[in-house]
Amino acid sequence: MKDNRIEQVIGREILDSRGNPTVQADVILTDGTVGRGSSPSGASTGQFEALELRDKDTARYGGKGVVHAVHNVNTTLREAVKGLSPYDIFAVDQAMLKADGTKDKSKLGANAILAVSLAAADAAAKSLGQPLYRFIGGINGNQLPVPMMNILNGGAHASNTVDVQEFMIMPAGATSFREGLRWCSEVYHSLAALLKMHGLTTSVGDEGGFAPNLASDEEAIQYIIRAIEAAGYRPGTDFVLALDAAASEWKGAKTGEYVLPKSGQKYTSAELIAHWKKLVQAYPIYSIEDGLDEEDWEGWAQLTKELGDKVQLVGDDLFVTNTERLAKGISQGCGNAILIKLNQIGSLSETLEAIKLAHRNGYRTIISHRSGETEDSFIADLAVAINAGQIKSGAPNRSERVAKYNRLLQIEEGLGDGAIYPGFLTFAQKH
Ligand SMILES: O=C(O)[C@@H](CO)OP(=O)(O)O
Ligand SMILES: [Mg+2]
Repeated sequence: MKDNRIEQVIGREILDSRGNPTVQADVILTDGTVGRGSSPSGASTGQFEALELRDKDTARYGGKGVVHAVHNVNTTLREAVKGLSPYDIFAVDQAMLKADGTKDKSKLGANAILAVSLAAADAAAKSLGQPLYRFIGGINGNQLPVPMMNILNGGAHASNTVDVQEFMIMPAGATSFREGLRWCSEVYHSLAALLKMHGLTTSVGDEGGFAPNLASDEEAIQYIIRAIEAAGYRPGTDFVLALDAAASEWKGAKTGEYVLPKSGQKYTSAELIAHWKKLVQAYPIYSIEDGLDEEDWEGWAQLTKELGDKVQLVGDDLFVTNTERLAKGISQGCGNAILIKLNQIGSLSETLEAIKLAHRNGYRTIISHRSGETEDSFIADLAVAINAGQIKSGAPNRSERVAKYNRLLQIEEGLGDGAIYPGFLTFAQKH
């Protein structure tokens, strides 16, 4: 490896896709290479995520959390990583974790640390003249992810009447990423036409999915199935569906009674499991994310027992890209897949550890954006580098989402005949 060192680190405040400030960092190497990394931010954040210094963190920083995070990049973190090799991201991250010293990154901020971690990886790849996915994954990273494209929004991401946060389509029957992406876009447009025809709004939520006022999650699913058919595709063959309930957002979950904030409907954990079971029997649903609360471990074990051999059960708020929580879930039989979000844990190397643990235990991985995003396309490269198999990056009508899809098109072209598209994801398949 070249003798190249981190010479300078520059932090700055930029805007995310919701118009809120976030952190961007540049890492400059002794050979002059500049790498860049940005931190996204969630709305339905899990209680156990690493702590970001955001502006909503008013109690501690008088509404200026991001200013402090940027300051930390330009002082403590800069000093911590200066002189280190950018090719050893684990060492770079360790130096920052040591400088922070807390378990949840609350001193320096997970957003500050992540931006530097991603910028260092970007600089390392560029200085070697390699694409980012190649630097992270070596020659083994060659699988394009199946998009899990969010086309209808509810929950905390939209101000409509729908309680389930995300309704997604997956082009599992396509033969390449490029083809799958085109299919998804066609269905997205076909859904717009269908909603209009029924006098429903086509205004959108945070991730670009439509946010009509509908009576139930079932009605949303029915519209999507009709949109798939109207676009000329077969539900269940060309497309499967995925839901993100984001049930940790539903209050009362901690006391054993889920109360859906918009409809006011109430479920016990067992009733909610029965509800998901009913939907899975009636519709081609391949995947359910956060179907239960982040603390409802017993419910998760039961849900997995009842549905785990048929459906992908994804822990997002449950696992928060955290190896300790994932290990607990594995030992208790909770879920069979993990949503991977870099900023939930706050560094690239810890994210890679969570992915490794998942794959070693036959858990599937879905690389995910946040509802507040930037134009950075790091997650596209990460998805290919680690052969994740699936990616969640929102609807095809907002540039911060499309940036990831477009990057995947470039990667697919770059890989040429070496590119693999996992296609139909039969559930029995293990890593
Ligand atoms: O819950 C989720 O999976 C994400 C991304 O879709 O949303 P947020 O970034 O608001 O947590
Ligand atoms: Mg989620």
